[in-house]
Amino acid sequence: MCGIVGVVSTQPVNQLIYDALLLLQHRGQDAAGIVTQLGHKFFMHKARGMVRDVFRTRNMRALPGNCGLGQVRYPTAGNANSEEEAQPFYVNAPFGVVLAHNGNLTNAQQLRQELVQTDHRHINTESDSEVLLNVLAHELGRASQGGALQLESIFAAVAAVHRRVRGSYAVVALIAGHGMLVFRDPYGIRPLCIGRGPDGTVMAASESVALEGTGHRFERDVAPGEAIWVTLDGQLHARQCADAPRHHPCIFEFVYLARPDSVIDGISVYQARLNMGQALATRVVSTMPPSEIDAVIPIPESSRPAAMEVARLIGRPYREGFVKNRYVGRTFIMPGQAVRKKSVRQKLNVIASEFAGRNVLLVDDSIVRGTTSREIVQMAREAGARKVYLASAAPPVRYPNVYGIDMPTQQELVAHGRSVEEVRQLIGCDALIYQDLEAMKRAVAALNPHLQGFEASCFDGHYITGDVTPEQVEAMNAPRCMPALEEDDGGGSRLTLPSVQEV
Ligand SMILES: O=P(O)(O)OC[C@H]1O[C@H](OP(=O)(O)OP(=O)(O)O)[C@H](O)[C@@H]1O
Ligand SMILES: NC(=O)CC[C@H](N)C(=O)O
Ligand SMILES: [Mg+2]
Repeated sequence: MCGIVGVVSTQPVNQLIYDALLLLQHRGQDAAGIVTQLGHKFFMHKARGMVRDVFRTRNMRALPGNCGLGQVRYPTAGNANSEEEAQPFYVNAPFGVVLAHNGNLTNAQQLRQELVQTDHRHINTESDSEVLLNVLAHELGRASQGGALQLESIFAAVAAVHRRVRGSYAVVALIAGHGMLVFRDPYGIRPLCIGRGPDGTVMAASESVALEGTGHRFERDVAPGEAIWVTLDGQLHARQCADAPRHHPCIFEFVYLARPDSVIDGISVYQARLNMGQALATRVVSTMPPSEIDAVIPIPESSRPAAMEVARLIGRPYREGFVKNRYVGRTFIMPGQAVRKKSVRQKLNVIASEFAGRNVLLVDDSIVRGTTSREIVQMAREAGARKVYLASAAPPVRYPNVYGIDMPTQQELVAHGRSVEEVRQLIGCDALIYQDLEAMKRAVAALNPHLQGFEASCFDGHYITGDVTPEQVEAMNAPRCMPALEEDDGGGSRLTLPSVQEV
């Protein structure tokens, strides 16, 4: 998950892109970048850090022009610490192309070799997004055969990208002096939508909140496999460029990644979370009598809608028991376990009176590494809770992700190879209630009957692009795991148990 935005306007776009990136900040906290175009020249500034830290007034002044792209990065490939891997990326041939990417390629290594050995292109970083840009650039060159850029060549190049590239990719790109290209992978795994402002400005962005929050009207989602070419005078040309597109958006967007005020692929993220809460309430009542529970308490931020519905349906009071420090970012998307663990305590503090002498049901949207739950359960006990029950609005996360969520190895997932009872013991709660996988899928699918399914590999181990198994995933992600281990705080923050059999 990263946040991307692209804009074509008749006015300067630097501030507009900055504002859109602030609205997408929850999708990436590691690095940010903006590129603008004036005439045939690109102007770029990118660096590590949050949007507010990366762009100073002098940087903004140096981003002139009426079209541009922006990206907030949450690294899921290459080197998280590299300034060079911040996006957008640039290549000078053909025409001059800049690109911002949300997603993750599963055949990046093979493509990298092809690009170097056969296509004779130079790749300067470990980023899969730079690989993607070079495939696009190579195919644009091939389709236009040294001549002027034609609409048909642009669509032919995207079709070739779909044939060569595997994995997830939502993309915005600029071709110098020509226009903006927007496209999405043939499964539509990562979100991408497009809309217009009152003055005709065209904006494409990862989430509808970026359009609405900057005064643009949402028009539609980009279809899986579709490419949209936006000319510099704001005309749109759309074409389906994939042979067999199928719509399987990532279900984790609805669980956690996206903002609740966004609508993705026709589904309100907020309503999806309410529906997951309704399904979870059924699991709670089948596990324990609601009279056992004195209060239902959400673990801020993302679990609030689900917790509200659980409380309403089991007929027990909904209470706020944790206060979130709004100046600490999202912990799950931070790089490295030590920093994530420390941040949970910095981020959440208890309202002790809500716990003293009570049986509480804590609700979270998901339990991934267990970092949050283990700390939170301990904090509830320290605040005097009698019994601490924990419910997760998503089923156990058991498999690594390869489509743009930072879950590289099975070992770090608390539920991998463990029974629910073993996870409960590790987390230290008195009862642990997980959502049912099929119930979660039904709860979200009910909001858009036209979808063909979901990309839900971290829950069910089924990788929709068909080119990877969980074992290959592990091998593929291995290089990324090294720095994370070095950053660990000596094992104290890692959840370790003697290894257990797969359940
Ligand atoms: O089991 P873990 O590895 O701890 O991951 C799961 C937790 O991380 C996320 O919260 P986060 O603080 O990132 O964001 P939020 O404020 O949107 O809930 C998510 O909402 C869970 O609370
Ligand atoms: N999560 C993402 O979308 C990241 C994009 C790209 N794979 C990177 O690591 O920079
Ligand atoms: Mg959370």
